[in-house]
Amino acid sequence: MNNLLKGVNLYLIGMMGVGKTTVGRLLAHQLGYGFIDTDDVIVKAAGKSINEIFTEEGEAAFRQLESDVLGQVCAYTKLTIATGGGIVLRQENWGYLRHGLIVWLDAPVQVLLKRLAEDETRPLLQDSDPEDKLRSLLQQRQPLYSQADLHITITDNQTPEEIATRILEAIPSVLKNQNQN
Ligand SMILES: Nc1ncnc2c1ncn2[C@@H]1O[C@H](COP(=O)(O)OP(=O)(O)O)[C@@H](O)[C@H]1O
Ligand SMILES: O=C(O)C1=C[C@@H](OP(=O)(O)O)[C@@H](O)[C@H](O)C1
Ligand SMILES: [Mg+2]
Repeated sequence: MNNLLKGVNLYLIGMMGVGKTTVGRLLAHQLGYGFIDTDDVIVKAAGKSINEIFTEEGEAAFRQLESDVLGQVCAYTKLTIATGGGIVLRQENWGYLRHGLIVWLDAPVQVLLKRLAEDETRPLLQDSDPEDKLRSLLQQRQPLYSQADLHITITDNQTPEEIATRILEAIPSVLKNQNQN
């Protein structure tokens, strides 16, 4: 697989809670790739949590940091990159994502909700009605996520290992399609 990918980066996109960070780390390990989580880089560079960045500087400032990080990491190869759920919102980010293979992890809102029920690290979900919030974010973002090269649908009971394996199994078909273009 590593030979087939020829060092091309994998970018994981999808809603918060879908497992980009968890599955991305596993995929990197299995491919012998480096792993980068754009949120982690932002937190380290800013010296504050995602919640603090949203509260003190606002979402627009966070989105700028996110684009800056993406623009920097896409210069490297042999990376699996877990992005934040909102990376698809800015058109300029697609120019960076297209340097690699884009994988959309897609799970029903109920699954996301269950996983993030006790989580307070996602500022956009600190809402009186998190389910409604997730639904409206998904509605807004679905057309953007669907521009990915690979669409992986996730159900409630699939382990991160199983999802990583499914992605690895699906990659050759996408590479074949890309070569035909
Ligand atoms: N396949 C899975 N099955 C069960 N729980 C999962 C799975 N993938 C991720 N999780 C859990 O869901 C939460 C969100 O996962 P995370 O990888 O941070 O998602 P994202 O980066 O897409 O927001 C974490 O608590 C993680 O342990
Ligand atoms: O969906 C979003 O807009 C966000 C998702 C988060 O990352 P995860 O998708 O890894 O949770 C993080 O970037 C920030 O809280 C905003
Ligand atoms: Mg994440």
